[in-house]
Amino acid sequence: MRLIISESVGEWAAIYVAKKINLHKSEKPFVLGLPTGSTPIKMYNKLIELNKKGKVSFKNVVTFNMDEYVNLSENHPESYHTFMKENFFNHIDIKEENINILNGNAKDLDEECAEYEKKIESYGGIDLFIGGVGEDGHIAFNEPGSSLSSKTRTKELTEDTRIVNSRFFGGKIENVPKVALTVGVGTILGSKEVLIMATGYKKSLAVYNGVEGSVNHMWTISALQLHRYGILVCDEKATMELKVKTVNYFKDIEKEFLDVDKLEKEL
Ligand SMILES: N[C@@H]1[C@@H](O)[C@H](O)[C@@H](COP(=O)(O)O)O[C@@H]1O
Repeated sequence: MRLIISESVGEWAAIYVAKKINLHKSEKPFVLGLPTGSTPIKMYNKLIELNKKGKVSFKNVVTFNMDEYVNLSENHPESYHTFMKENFFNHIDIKEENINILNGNAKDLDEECAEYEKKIESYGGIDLFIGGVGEDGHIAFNEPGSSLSSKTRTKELTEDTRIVNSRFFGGKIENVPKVALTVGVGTILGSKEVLIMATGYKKSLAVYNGVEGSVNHMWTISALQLHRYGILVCDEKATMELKVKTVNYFKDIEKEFLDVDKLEKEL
């Protein structure tokens, strides 16, 4: 696993995504897995900027979002459909038919999830899955105890996650949906590359368990250790639970790859 420690988490991730899209020379589309949450917003802002500057285009990109709440209208201000349109899709040159987001209002949720997996497979899998992480270490909505080989399915949200997410629902936990559809840990591990972002002290235990902890279904972020091409990008605050030795080790081996201005110029 690569651990990138930078105060420009979103910018670093955006430049990485743009670089991968630009390196993709095939006729087939580049397949990108995408997250919601507050952490990826800076990445989306930077990708929009790079798109407007002509440094990356999304015309040949297909996206699959990680998750969506169940029984929340697509037009609800806090649905992940709305989030993605407002924070990203409305501002870039992606084709609408290339956007995939789980339908949390489907009549048959199991079928919706199975079809999602089939559609991912029909593109030959996901090239790069981007994610954030919950305070309890969940990736997408793979809450503690999720199978590390899980595929897209419905998932009950923990009370902790609903409390954390209630900040988007007027501070009222009763307004936060209890169930979500989410890609599985296995879906994420099945991608060719995975990049997870974490910022702030609140994510430091998740980062600790992801980097120094054992692979464990109670901290689903730790599954990243099983991936051949896993990258965790985090700021200094999110490293607070790591050993100094670990932090210094990764700072040293990644020192050539931390200057975002230089990385952007190479695009
Ligand atoms: N399903 C999402 C996750 O994909 C996201 O990683 C997490 C953290 O969000 P934030 O970045 O706002 O801390 O929130 C939700 O639970």
